[in-house]
Amino acid sequence: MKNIIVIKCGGSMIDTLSDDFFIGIKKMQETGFYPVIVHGGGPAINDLLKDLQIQSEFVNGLRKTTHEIMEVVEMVLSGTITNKLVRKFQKHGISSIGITGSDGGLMYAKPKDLETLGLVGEITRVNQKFLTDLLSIGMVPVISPIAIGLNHEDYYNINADTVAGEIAVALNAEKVIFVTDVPGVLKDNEIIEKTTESEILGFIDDGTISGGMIPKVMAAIHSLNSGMKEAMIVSGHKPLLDGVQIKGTTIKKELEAVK
Ligand SMILES: Nc1ncnc2c1ncn2[C@@H]1O[C@H](COP(=O)(O)OP(=O)(O)O)[C@@H](O)[C@H]1O
Ligand SMILES: CC(=O)N[C@@H](CCC(=O)OP(=O)(O)O)C(=O)O
Repeated sequence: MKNIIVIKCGGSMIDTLSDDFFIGIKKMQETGFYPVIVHGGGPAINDLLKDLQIQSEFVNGLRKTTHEIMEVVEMVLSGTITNKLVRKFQKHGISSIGITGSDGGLMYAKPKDLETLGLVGEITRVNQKFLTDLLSIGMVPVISPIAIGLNHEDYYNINADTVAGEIAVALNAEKVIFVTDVPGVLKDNEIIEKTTESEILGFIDDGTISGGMIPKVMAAIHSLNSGMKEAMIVSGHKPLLDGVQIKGTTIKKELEAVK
């Protein structure tokens, strides 16, 4: 299937997504594109863990996930957040369906590093036909980043940026758009409108890109290396589309970018 656009909505702005964001998604559908949503929810997980007085720590940007934490992660991501987003899509007249890794065998995973990270997963398989079947009946899939274990009992917490990159690769998507709380990749408070893989790696090295921006650009690079044309990082507080243009940072492979 052509014209698939994977859009990752960060937990940093799910509660404050503008109406224009949803209008933009509808416009995409009307112009022949097929949006697929992957959502995060890190801040909401932090809030519930705090209320429950459960300590959690991050190792290289990934939440070390014990069994106790995993229950909270699933409750927040596949319960509260997926449903909140689906209601917003429905409110804007967009047919959407909330799904997680176990639905239709969407995403299988194995532990990334059981000893250090606990139940953080690494995706091993994506059921792309299940997604394209949903797209072919006009649905917008809203994906929670939890994958199922090969034994159909275990389940794993996966960074939502990583899931967006893997879903984009599995679907052979046109592009992946990371919607977050900043207008793009910033350097000295200015948006970098166009950049390339090697420049990005330099920005990570010199500290220009840090924290939550790292998994986004790394997922973007992974997708570009698997054949996708471009990845974008944009703000959820502004309209997604300016006419038919998307405003933010565009990341391309080296050679294409200098053309
Ligand atoms: N160079 C950069 N440009 C923009 N944001 C950056 C940069 N480096 C680090 N960041 C941080 O990345 C954050 C976005 O990541 P994150 O908080 O994980 O968002 P989300 O929940 O949308 O995934 C920004 O709010 C900002 O603090
Ligand atoms: C393994 C891991 O760190 N998983 C993330 C999943 C949610 C997420 O990625 O949310 P954002 O997009 O809002 O950051 C977590 O537990 O916070």
